[in-house]
Amino acid sequence: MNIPTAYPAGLEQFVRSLPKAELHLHIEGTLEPELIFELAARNGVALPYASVQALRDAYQFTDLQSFLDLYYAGAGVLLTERDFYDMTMAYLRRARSEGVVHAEIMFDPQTHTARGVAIEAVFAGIARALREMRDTAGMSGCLLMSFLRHLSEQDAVDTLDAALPLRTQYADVWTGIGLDSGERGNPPEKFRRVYARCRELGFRLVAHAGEEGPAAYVQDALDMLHVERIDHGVHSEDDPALTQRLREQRTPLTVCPLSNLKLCVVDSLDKHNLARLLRQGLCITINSDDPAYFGGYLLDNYLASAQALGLSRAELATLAENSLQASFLPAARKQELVQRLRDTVDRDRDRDRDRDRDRDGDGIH
Ligand code: HPA
Ligand SMILES: [Zn+2]
Repeated sequence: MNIPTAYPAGLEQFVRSLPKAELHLHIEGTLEPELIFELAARNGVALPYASVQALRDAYQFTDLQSFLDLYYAGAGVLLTERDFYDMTMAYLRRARSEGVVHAEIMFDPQTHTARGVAIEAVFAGIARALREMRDTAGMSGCLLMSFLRHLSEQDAVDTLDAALPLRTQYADVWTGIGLDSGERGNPPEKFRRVYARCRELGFRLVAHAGEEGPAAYVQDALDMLHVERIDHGVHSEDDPALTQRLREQRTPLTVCPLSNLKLCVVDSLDKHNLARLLRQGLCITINSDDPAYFGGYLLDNYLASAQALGLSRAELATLAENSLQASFLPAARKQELVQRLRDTVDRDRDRDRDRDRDRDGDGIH
């Protein structure tokens, strides 16, 4: 597997300059090995790795489950409100430097409450970072509380019940509900009732589907869970009728190319179907999933895809615009960001035209 590390400077600058939303990001998946070691030392947690490098070297995955085993172990260093704040701030700063103007962040409370961490500490630390970035840097963000699908529906119901008393306190950031963890054998149907309740409560709904699981899980997530976006969804293409439905309904797919590569969902990036689906008119977005584990943040995901799949600047701009349109932002802010994106693309085109004219002019003299 080769993830390119250097890209044409002009292309990198162009993608960085595009206002983008990140819609598929697990905050626990942003824990860099350095921070895992720092938090382990701070909290007196023993790690089964001798060094940061030894931990990083262990990031060789064969499928989703082989990753999840390490990912849940890594999250074991998170104990206090401050830990969740530090992790979230580190991600937001990095994302902002790459031109992310809005981040919709998934988090897995069950991973933490099962270890005795209070759900209040999880919400408080992540929300403090989101609010600070909003108030000091104008970067918006929201939370998608995600249920672990390898656990029972009752466990999800209990988690929802534990979180609901916090809803008013976090009304400015807690927007929606997600479903993640091992997909195979844990179909959307298993969570039908808890999703129905979340829908009645007015939460925005997303779910992972069609990452390792079949196209039927994507269809069931739409029909049984009534989700508005599909996380991953790359296996939707196996069902032409479903693909057509996604195109007609403009259902966003939050695709994560480097994740798919690292978890062997695709053999190589040039075989990824995101460009084909985009060119068919589906609402494809690019996201980083668990960037600390998969070898790249959002910018790397755009650039590696551009390089492997020959995405044009216009297509990269469409991907960025899709991310804004598919976000859960209020209409006015969405419109403002889309306009900023279009202005950026226009300026880039004008600069190119001027450069070409200057060059042609030079040729004449
Ligand atoms: N798939 C399912 N669950 C996850 C993932 C993923 O890619 N990342 C973190 N939890
Ligand atoms: Zn994911």
